[in-house]
Amino acid sequence: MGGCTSKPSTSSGRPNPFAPGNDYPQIDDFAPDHPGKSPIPTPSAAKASPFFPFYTPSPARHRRNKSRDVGGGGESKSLTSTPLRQLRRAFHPPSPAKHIRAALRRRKGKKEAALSGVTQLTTEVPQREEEEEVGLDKRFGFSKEFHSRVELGEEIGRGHFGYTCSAKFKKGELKGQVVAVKIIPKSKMTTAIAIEDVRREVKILQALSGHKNLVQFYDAFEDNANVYIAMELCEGGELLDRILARGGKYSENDAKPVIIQILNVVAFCHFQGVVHRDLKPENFLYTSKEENSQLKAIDFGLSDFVRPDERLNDIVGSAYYVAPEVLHRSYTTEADVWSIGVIAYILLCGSRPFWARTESGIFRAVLKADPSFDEPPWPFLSSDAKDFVKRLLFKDPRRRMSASQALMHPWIRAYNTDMNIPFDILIFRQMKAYLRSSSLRKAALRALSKTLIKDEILYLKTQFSLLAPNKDGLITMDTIRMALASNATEAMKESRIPEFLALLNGLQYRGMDFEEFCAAAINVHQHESLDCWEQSIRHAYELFDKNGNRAIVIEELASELGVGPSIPVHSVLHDWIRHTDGKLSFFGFVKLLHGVSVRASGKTTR
Ligand SMILES: Nc1ncnc2c1ncn2[C@@H]1O[C@H](COP(=O)(O)OP(=O)(O)OP(=O)(O)O)[C@@H](O)[C@H]1O
Ligand SMILES: [Ca+2]
Ligand SMILES: [Ca+2]
Ligand SMILES: [Ca+2]
Ligand SMILES: [Ca+2]
Repeated sequence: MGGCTSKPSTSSGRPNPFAPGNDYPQIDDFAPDHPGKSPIPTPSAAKASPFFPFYTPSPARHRRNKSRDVGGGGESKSLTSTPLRQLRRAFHPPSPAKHIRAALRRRKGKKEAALSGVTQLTTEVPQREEEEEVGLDKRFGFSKEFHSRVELGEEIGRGHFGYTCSAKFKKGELKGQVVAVKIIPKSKMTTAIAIEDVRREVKILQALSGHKNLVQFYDAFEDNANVYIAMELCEGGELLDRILARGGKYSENDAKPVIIQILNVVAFCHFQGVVHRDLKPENFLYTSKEENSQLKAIDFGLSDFVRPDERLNDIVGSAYYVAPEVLHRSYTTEADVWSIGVIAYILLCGSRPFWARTESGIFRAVLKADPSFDEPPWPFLSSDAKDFVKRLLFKDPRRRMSASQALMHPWIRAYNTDMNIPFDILIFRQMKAYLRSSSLRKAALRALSKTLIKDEILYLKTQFSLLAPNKDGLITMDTIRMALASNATEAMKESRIPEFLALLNGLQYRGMDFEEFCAAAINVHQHESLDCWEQSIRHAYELFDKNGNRAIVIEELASELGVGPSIPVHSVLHDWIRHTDGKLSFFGFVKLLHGVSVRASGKTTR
């Protein structure tokens, strides 16, 4: 299958498998009114738009961090030399992202949200959350000695939930250490959700701290007024500021180290069972002012633990960066990868892939629109670069690359000297499904795995070698446990990864070699997005027909797919069987690989 290339564009034409209606019913409920304004953001409209309040040609120097975060109208005056003037309307330069308003409202409570300008919402919010303001327990169990141990300096940043100051430890182990302290006022925690968010933010930061691309956590304190999170001071400013300071795009080779660092830390988070849920250039800081200083992920305020087989449903994040499946309320780690795709797109062309003047407009674009790869500079960028970004922005999360996979994409691979690829936890999900499949489906997967292309094999080899470090080249429960133990953090307990591992008990008494691993770990949906899919699947069926196909009875198929007795089995599965000999038909083969009927019957496969 040597000449096989990828075919990213195919996904866009297909209906989103997560939504029967393929629409997001609440969108228009969020829409702020901008009567009489053109929907096309011409330069002057952009200038007047409240969504461009901070855009300046070189904002790193002019922009006051404080004003933009509290929504102050600030520095819209000097738009004259912005790229907006030179480029056509597709150019939507990045500006600080706003949190999704419905999410803010849930977290801040009605009054708070109203104060911060979140109005006109008709979305229903469960009663419980609004009535809880009285009697909230705002004790966190953190040290009360903040003021005796830490001397606060000046404010260095501000967000929706808190503000950040430089500070210095006055005594103890860290005496003399200059740090950053994020201060979150308890008065802002007006819902149980908001309190839980802060508790989790500290827990996650503490658990994950230690990765080189993640801000180092030192300690958490509280008093009656605030929670204080002491962490490493990053003096190089936000990634967003650097993007804006360039007034546009990065060369491919300038973008790569940024994206690699982001992928590294996000792959690590996912491996630990943590989704960040608010990845955006504002939430990555440089340690120093130097050009090639290290990048650090911050702000785990919206992060959550997620079990390998769990799907989250609360809509959080920032509109420009939010993944379609988040809007559909059924998502997991892939949602972060989408956000990285948005960041990568911005880095490479200086423009946002999904843009509109209203939040509902942005959501519509995220759900329906394909980002443009036609405008300059895209025609001049490498096809690998485009393929990379497109594969991060697949609307179907099952097709999207994982963060670990993205680190092995040809565009990055040659450049990534570090090559310390983290284990991809999604592989466990595949392995679990494989181990529980019938011999028929296993044979089908085995046949399909014979059509893997070079890039897929390279990725699977890397993942295999992480799990089977021993000489005989077999994965066993023991080698898996060992591989995980050496990289585990406290977060893994919360995300119940050890429990999930126990579900791989099919491996208890036997090992899995690389050949079987390929069958177990092959991602059918990703494989389908390749150019050679048609050839691939035909070829696989031929192999299967020779080695694995056999006469089957419909009841066997039904139980394989978990189709219950209420479903008219014969009418559903009729086409799956070849009438000449009672063996699996090509149609049935494809369906079996996808496990489609399982989903159609209302159950989820993960
Ligand atoms: N460790 C740090 N070193 C330097 N500056 C920091 C640090 N942590 C945070 N900041 C600054 O403070 C700002 C606000 O911090 P953070 O994003 O954690 O707050 P937030 O209230 O959760 O914001 P948001 O509105 O994005 O949710 C950051 O954008 C950054 O400019
Ligand atoms: Ca900020
Ligand atoms: Ca932030
Ligand atoms: Ca935050
Ligand atoms: Ca959870």
